[in-house]
This record gives sequence, structure tokens and C-alpha cells, in this order.
Amino acid sequence: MQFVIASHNQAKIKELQQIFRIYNNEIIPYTDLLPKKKFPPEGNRSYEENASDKAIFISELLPDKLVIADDSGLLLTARPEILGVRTARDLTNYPTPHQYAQHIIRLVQGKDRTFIMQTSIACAHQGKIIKVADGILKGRIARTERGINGEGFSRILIPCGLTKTLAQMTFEECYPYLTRARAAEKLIGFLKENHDQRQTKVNNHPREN
Ligand SMILES: O=P(O)(O)OP(=O)(O)OP(=O)(O)OC[C@H]1O[C@@H](n2cnc3c(O)ncnc32)[C@H](O)[C@@H]1O
Repeated sequence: MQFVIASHNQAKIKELQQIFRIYNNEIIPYTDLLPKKKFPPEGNRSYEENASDKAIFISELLPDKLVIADDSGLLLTARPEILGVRTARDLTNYPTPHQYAQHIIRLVQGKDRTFIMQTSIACAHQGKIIKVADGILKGRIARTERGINGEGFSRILIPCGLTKTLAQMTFEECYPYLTRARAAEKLIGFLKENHDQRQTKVNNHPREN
């Protein structure tokens, strides 16, 4: 299957292309098909709603395509009033991955270091949402940035029960912990199941001419 992604974040596009390729699916940025647009402003309610708003917005412009959009965020137990669905907006003053990783380390210094990271991926067709899938990772924030296989969050997130950060693992090792991979797997599974069910119906009720 081919998907069009509603995103301006190059790191996100690259990671999702890598994940979707594992399932033989292709992702192309919407900017390959349309001039760059301004997305609707993100709300404060949920990742699902923010991802859906972006997917619907581009789907209305490309109704025949399967359009996906992702909203991700990091919730710190020690600072529940910030980040979460506002992560991208709360980190605008820390533009480089090193700057925002250091900021997060400072936010939990001497406090509870546990976090919940979430990704929601919405998929739209003809301007309507057909599925929103979530991927969640729980763990604790490292005391210093560690690892070279990734930057930013990857260098400070230690999954529950482990001692290594995501960036200290190979792609194969960290894949099961990636919130985007967890959400993508559910979305692709749902689309495949629906497609298979439609095929079975067509095969069981061949059109009479
Ligand atoms: O809306 P688009 O254009 O897709 O891009 P965005 O950067 O605004 O994307 P989000 O609203 O999903 O915000 C995700 C935030 O999480 C940050 N982030 C950093 N590392 C991440 C990772 O490994 N996985 C998911 N999000 C990450 C990212 O920099 C953003 O601040």
C-alpha cells in the first residue's frame, strides 16, 4: 500500500518510512503532491485529535489517497502540567535535539524520573478518519544523554525493565520499543484485516452478470 504523510518533520517522516517499509508499505510526503500548507493549530485535548486534524486536512485535498498523520509527545510524571499533547509547542525554545534532551533531564533532576511516551497515528481517506492507532512506551529518563543510534528523546528514554537508552540499541533491538512502530503495526494490521475481509466477501459473493 502507498500512504501519503501529512507532516513537516523530516525525522518523523524518515522514521515512519523505515517502519512502514518493514511491512512492504511506502510513505511519500504530501509535499511531493501539493505545495506546502499550514496545518490547523494543534489542540490540547488528545494526541488522537491532533493527528486526526492533520490527516483530515490533507485528505480533503487528496481524497483518493490514504493519508496518515502522527502526533507524539512525552509526559513526565514529575511535571504533568507541561509537555504531553503540548510537547512540540513546549519544546520550541529548545530547537536542537541536544537542547531539548538537556531540558528534559533538568526537568526531572532530583524528582520522579518516570515517563509515558505516546504516538497516535491517524489514517484518513476521502476526508474521513478510518482508524487511529496508539503506541505507548513507559520507562524512566536517563541522568545523562547516552547512545549514538539516534538523538534527542532516543538518548534519554530508558524503557521499563531495561538499563539502556533507545540510542544505545541497534535499530532491531529498539524497534519493539518505538511508539511509532507500535502504533504503525496496529494501523497496518487493521487495514490488512479490513482489506482481507472485503476480499473474502467479494470471493464468497461473486457478482452475477
Ligand atoms: O506536525 P508535524 O509536522 O508532523 O511535526 P511535529 O514536529 O509538530 O510533530 P508532533 O506534533 O508529533 O510533535 C512531536 C514532538 O516530539 C518530539 N520528538 C523528539 N523525538 C521524538 C521521537 O523519537 N519520537 C516521537 N517524537 C519525538 C518532536 O521533536 C516534537 O517536539
